[in-house]
Amino acid sequence: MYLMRILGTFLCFLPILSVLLEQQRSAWLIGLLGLNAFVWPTVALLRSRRSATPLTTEHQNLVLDAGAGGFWIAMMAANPLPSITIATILLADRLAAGGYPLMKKAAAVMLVVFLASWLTQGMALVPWVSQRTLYATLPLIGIYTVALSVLTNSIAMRLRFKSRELERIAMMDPLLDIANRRLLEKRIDNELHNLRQSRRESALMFIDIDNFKEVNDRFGHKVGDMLLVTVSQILHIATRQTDTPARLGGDEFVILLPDTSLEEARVVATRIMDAAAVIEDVAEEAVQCTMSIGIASATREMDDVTDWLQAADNALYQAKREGKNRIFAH
Ligand SMILES: Nc1nc2c(ncn2[C@@H]2O[C@H](COP(=O)(O)OP(=O)(O)OP(=O)(O)O)[C@@H](O)[C@H]2O)c(=O)[nH]1
Repeated sequence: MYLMRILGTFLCFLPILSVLLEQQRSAWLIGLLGLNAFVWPTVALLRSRRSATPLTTEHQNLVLDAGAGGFWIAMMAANPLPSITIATILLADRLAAGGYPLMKKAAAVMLVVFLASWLTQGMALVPWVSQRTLYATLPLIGIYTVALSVLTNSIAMRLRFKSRELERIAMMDPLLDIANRRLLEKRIDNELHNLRQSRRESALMFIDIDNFKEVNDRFGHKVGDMLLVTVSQILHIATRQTDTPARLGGDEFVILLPDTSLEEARVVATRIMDAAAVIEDVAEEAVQCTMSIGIASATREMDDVTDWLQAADNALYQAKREGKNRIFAH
């Protein structure tokens, strides 16, 4: 904001000075213009920095800028080219910085200050523009407009980045670098929709760590968390880019495997169990890990996400019932 104010007041200084000199205005008025152009930006910066509410103070500064604009338009006897350029730029700038409420406030203050100054100055009107004033206004039109567009674009880019980041956070598990139920259900829904239009085969894999409660009870919650992190890393390594490994909650994980038959999914499940079986220690504790896995292919009868998840959960239940540390696929 500081640089934009310095640039703005300097670029406004040129056409206003040109008109004041043409109209042979007093030295004190030209001195006041110098103060507005070269001292005010620093005063405004210090006001915001020292304020307990810097944003409110900066909005006040922007309204004061608009008031100053109204004053200088009156002092130029409403010389049309610099007056309209300054008023337009001030209002567009306030709109970019604080939306319509700030622009309306700035417009009202600019108008009131203009009318008060103009009336006390005898309502002077100079409707013609000299060539010097025209050239002195051109940098304001060209340079400031481009600078304002650059600033607006960089704010828009930062907002886009932040909103993408928030979207990503909303779809990820807070503990593990893995999708959460929300993202998983979205992807399953999408996959079911695609499967209705093709003859492909896709699988859903439900994974539950065996006796995970024991790990927590014996080694503590921190070690339990570390085991969950290790398992989620195994799921990432054992799957393809197109698969979606996700955590449903607790020690339950689900992987969506598009374009995968039951047999192919069984190979992936075996790979995951083999990787888990070689875990010997977690956070320097002798932790062993086995898991039960249920796999279900999508069928034409499945109406929605719940149906497919339920089928995979039933398969997992079967694996647990048969004695854990095994795969059940149907
Ligand atoms: N460390 C840790 N533990 C969790 C977290 N979320 C849930 N748990 C615990 O995970 C355990 C889940 O246990 P269950 O799945 O019910 O039972 P289990 O011991 O795995 O037994 P089986 O599933 O029958 O093999 C519970 O003790 C929960 O308190 C977590 O984020 N971190």
